[in-house]
Amino acid sequence: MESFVAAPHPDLGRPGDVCPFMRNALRNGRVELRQWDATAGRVELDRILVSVREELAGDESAEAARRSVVVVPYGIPDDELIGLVQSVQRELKSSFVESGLMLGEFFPGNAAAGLHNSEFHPLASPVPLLGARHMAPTDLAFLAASDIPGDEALRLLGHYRRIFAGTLGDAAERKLAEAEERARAAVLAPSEARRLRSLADPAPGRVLHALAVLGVADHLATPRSAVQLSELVGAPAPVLDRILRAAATLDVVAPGPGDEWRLLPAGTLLATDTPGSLRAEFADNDMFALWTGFMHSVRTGEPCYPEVFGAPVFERITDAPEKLAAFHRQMHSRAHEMYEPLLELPVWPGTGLIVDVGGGTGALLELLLGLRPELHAVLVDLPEVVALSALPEHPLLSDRVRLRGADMLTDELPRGDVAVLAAVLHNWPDERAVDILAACRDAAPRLLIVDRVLAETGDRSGRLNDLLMLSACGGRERTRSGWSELLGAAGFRLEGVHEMPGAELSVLECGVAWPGRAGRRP
Ligand SMILES: C[S@@+](CC[C@H](N)C(=O)[O-])C[C@H]1O[C@@H](n2cnc3c(N)ncnc32)[C@H](O)[C@@H]1O
Repeated sequence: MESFVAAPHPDLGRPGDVCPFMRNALRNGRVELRQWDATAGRVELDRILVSVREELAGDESAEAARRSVVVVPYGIPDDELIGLVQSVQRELKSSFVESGLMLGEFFPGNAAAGLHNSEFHPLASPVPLLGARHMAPTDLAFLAASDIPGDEALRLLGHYRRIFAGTLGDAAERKLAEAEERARAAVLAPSEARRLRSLADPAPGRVLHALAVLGVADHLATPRSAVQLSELVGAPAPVLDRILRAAATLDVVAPGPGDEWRLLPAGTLLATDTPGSLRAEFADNDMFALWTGFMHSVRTGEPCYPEVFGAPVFERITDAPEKLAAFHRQMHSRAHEMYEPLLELPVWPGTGLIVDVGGGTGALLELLLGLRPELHAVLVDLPEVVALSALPEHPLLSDRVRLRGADMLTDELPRGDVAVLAAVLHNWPDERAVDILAACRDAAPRLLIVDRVLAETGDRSGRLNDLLMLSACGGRERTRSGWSELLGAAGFRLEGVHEMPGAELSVLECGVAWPGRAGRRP
């Protein structure tokens, strides 16, 4: 005790004795030794320590802070004693701290690092023993040690805070608050790690992709076993079985009866002929491949689509008839969900000629003209796209719609009363968007934009779609002020933003801001 604990040490890393309290305690005869015959069993050791705890905690004398009790076990080999000392200290430490005490475990080879020098090992004593004493404010460092799990550290620090309430200086209060913060973060870490991993997990999407590619939902119109499905979809039954079991956790299929599998309501959306089918969308691998190039967009601000696929998006799909048809089938089937609620808004004209620019195959016009029998329209899109429109054959609408194949970036647009840009401008960076708007301004005195108005903060789906637009085509989602600025640059004024509860998109009503031909602000 005198030669090590109550003496300075060259490796300690600070001046003073290894234990700042011990010299005084020894001098005043306040170090009490208790022996414990380990052959008497662990229960006896617990009893000794509980009585040490109660005795020290109950000592409210002025001398209490200088008392130490050292419990020295003996009677069994050292390595067994060390195991005992460690486990008893682990189990009782918290109750000692709760009582305002510290309980330390000392033994040969204890590698616990000193506070001021990690090479110094203050708990490495020549024989195994346990030491108990009153807690001092400087013990914070031991309670906040990085190897203590967060929840335990929070408990210990809570006791410390209660015991020294109102007695700590500013610096100590700050250190305590920092330690609590670290412990809270450590408690949060595992659940946050789980949450982040699930956000980064591509597996659920890949399971749906596999089901869509294989056409599993089509074959589950009646329940089938993995073996029966295997022959129909061309994948080994054992793998199918695993995929179906994973898909069951996504609530698209369910097992039974027997070894058969059946579709759940969500799973029917993966079947080809379900209205609003998602099969083609999920079978397409482009979206997945696109995100592999995301870092190119992050580093350059440019779309990664041409890097990943070799050409800009509209060029590539326009050159591939199958892709073009699939894209527009998808746009068409999404139109109901995206546009139908917005058609109740009082912004749509009831008469006159509407020019739907970048109108695809005419999904919006079909809905709009269906509701307004006096309205006429021109559908403008790339020639290959308007060629896919079924509107000219529509039994009720064909005589009210004209088609115009044109490039909205370079060609003059047909004139009308109201121009419409639906889900178009978010595909383009500001410069090109201004060109498109300028062309619309030359075509009609009023403009309705159907697009997303991004919230300034939050708006997870909007923010993620913003990055999809960047990656796919260099486009962006815009906030209300972003829209005002863009429109202003093309000679329009934003006159109103019309929203429908629950709708992802809004209708922006725009009027001409300055007379004369459109273009950049004069
Ligand atoms: C996201 S889609 C929207 C289609 C339609 N407005 C809708 O909401 O269903 C974008 C449209 O812009 C068209 N587009 C792209 N580049 C174009 C261009 N240079 N000239 C005309 N249309 C173009 C595409 O062919 C496509 O139909």
